[in-house]
Amino acid sequence: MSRSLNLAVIPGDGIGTEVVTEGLKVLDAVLTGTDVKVGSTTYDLGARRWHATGETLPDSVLEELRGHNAILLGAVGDPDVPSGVLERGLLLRLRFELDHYVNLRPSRLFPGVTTPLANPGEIDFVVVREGTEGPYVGNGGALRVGTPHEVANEVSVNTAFGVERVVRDAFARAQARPRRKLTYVHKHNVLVHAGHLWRRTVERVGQEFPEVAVDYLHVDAATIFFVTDPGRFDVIVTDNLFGDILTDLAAAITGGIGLAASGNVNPDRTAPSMFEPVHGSAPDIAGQGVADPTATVLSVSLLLDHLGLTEQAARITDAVAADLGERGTSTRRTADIGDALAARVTA
Ligand SMILES: NC(=O)c1ccc[n+]([C@@H]2O[C@H](COP(=O)([O-])OP(=O)(O)OC[C@H]3O[C@@H](n4cnc5c(N)ncnc54)[C@H](O)[C@@H]3O)[C@@H](O)[C@H]2O)c1
Ligand SMILES: CC(C)[C@H](C(=O)O)[C@@H](O)C(=O)O
Ligand SMILES: [Mg+2]
Repeated sequence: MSRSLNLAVIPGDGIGTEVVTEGLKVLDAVLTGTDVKVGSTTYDLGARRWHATGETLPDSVLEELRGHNAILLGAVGDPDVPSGVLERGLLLRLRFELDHYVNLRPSRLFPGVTTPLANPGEIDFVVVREGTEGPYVGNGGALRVGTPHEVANEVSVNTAFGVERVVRDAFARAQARPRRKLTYVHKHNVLVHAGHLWRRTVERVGQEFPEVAVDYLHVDAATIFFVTDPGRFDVIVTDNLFGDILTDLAAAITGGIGLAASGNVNPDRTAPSMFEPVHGSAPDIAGQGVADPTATVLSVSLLLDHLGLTEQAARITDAVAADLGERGTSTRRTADIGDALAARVTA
């Protein structure tokens, strides 16, 4: 039976447009010859639109996005737009409005990839980062701004509902993996309100998953083990901000930010999920054609997997593994990597 996919594409800013072009190339290639047809609509959102119209994410566009099977996003953020305008008004608004409560960030050290770690061992874990709560919700404010007596608050919001649903998702993912291990990361020795809610929730939900071994790390200690013993991790569940920080570190130990993929997943499928590289718009290299599109290509693989196209998703991951294995120290341009991956998935 033939199937059509209706994708929304938001290239965004900086290298976002460059890497998304390559991601779509590989998507087209992997679906060539199958009975899956892809239609995509590209949305002009980001710095250009903000400069032209003052808009970040009009309600009408948000409603249109809801009608798609999935969203592919490049990156947002621009040095000429005040920090936070696009990040909050576009990217986070999408994650919140579309209820992307599971921010899925897998990390794997592919054979042949250079890592800064002396003894990396085998690295293959996934961070389940909470995506709709924590200090990201915008529950803050400032008084006496710019004076010596300024007060600035950014309150972390953790709800029983929000913590339970992401913890349950992480347990289910751990249960489905061979090692069946879940590490939850927080800072409950200091953040006693949020931390204890997370701890109690993990203990309670864990009773439904007796085969999953659970351990806990304070977030500061977790950073040590990311460097000294990353092989100990299988599934990690943590809050929005800790997850943000840990996943850049995870990228760094597995070959760099240019390889790190993510999915902003709505597991209940009440709205489309959104797939994007972990990295940002990289203004320092934008326009030079040197950004690594691999993170975006791997995000396309996560997208296909989410839509049930597991064979095509695996074909992309295998192509990336093979490509990375042969890359060595060669420095290829963005489009060359995209072309090489497209050729591999077509074969
Ligand atoms: N999901 C997103 O859209 C997202 C994520 C992170 C940052 N941002 C935004 O992006 C802008 C820049 O942020 P930043 O500099 O902190 O983070 P960044 O991820 O854009 O860049 C950090 C460093 O990594 C390098 N890098 C990033 N992606 C790369 C790739 N694919 N290939 C090779 N090198 C790559 C950059 O050149 C830079 O040196 C800011 O506006 C920030 O808010 C957006
Ligand atoms: C740009 C920013 C809002 C975003 C985040 O903090 O989630 C980014 O750092 C990421 O990791 O996707
Ligand atoms: Mg980040």
